[in-house]
Amino acid sequence: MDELTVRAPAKINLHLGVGALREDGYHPLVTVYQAVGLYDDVTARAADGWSLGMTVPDWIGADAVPPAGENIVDRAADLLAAHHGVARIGAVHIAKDIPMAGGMAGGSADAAAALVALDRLWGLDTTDDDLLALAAQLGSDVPFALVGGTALGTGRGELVTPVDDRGTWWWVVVPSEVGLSTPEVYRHFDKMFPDAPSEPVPADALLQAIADGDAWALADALHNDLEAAAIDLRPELGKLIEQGEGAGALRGIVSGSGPTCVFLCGSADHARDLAATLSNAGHPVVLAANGPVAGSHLVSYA
Ligand SMILES: C[C@](O)(CO)[C@H](O)COP(=O)(O)OP(=O)(O)OC[C@H]1O[C@@H](n2ccc(N)nc2=O)[C@H](O)[C@@H]1O
Ligand SMILES: Nc1ncnc2c1ncn2[C@@H]1O[C@H](COP(=O)(O)OP(=O)(O)OP(=O)(O)O)[C@@H](O)[C@H]1O
Repeated sequence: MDELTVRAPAKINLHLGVGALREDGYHPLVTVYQAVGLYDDVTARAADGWSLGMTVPDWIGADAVPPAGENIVDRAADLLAAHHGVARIGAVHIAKDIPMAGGMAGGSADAAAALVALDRLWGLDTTDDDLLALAAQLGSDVPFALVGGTALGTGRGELVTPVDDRGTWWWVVVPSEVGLSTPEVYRHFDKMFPDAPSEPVPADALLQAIADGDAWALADALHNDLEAAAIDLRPELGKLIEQGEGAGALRGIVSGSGPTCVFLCGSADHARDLAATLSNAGHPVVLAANGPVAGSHLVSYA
């Protein structure tokens, strides 16, 4: 193959139980990820040297994305090339559409897509286990971006087990203009909750709601231990959640480390109506997306 494009989804955390800081600087998690229909595409083309380009929509802003040399895609390529002892060559392009530094794992999606695209371009046939291990070295959320669907995440989030989810869940996604740093939100969590238990809160109620396909039960069970820290850093997020729930969302919650907020809706029409209401209320970017969707997957090749 001379050129191929791999698409990777954004994620939200339906449940994010966070335990006390570990000695390695990470927090133990029990999380339920869901991949939702907002995507970045990574295209890899055969070339003699290495180059990385990107297309970034105005609402994200080109300056927000780390340039070639500092991008997580450079690191993903280095890691895969080193694992197989091959040269890092190719012309890679990222088409971004996932909100940045928003708690939706856009960088992780790009890293996962790059691993899959370069594995094919270079004809490496890396095993799934090796790809997952490389992904975990790039970031805690990256293995999930490979797997997609709905999945339980444990460890620091990198150990991913698929969850049987026959539902189609509808979300309205409201990014903020300014991102939040994930390490900063975790540090703030440590300050606010110095007595956090070492074992994170389990996800039983949420997994039951998914098994039952019950949107109201899911709304009740949504849980994010980082939400209080994100709202303390950005009080306007609390107001946004009230506004979305006041406008009819079954429930609103901060996505991961924020500041993106997501609102559960009962149907596609409900999501479109809520998105229009929030957009008319002055939020510059409001997106509707359904989940679960596939993890990183090939969409075109030549
Ligand atoms: C907030 C979440 O998106 C929820 O899924 C993730 O936990 C963040 O995952 P990520 O962005 O892939 O994070 P990583 O790149 O692995 O780690 C970035 C930083 O976040 C903090 N971090 C991350 C994951 C974790 N379980 N505990 C942490 O404390 C650490 O300070 C770490 O240095
Ligand atoms: N291709 C990339 N796209 C987005 N961010 C990138 C990329 N490469 C490196 N980064 C860095 O990663 C940081 C986190 O970006 P990302 O959009 O993944 O955040 P996030 O949505 O909060 O992720 P998470 O939910 O995994 O914490 C950015 O602030 C940026 O510096």
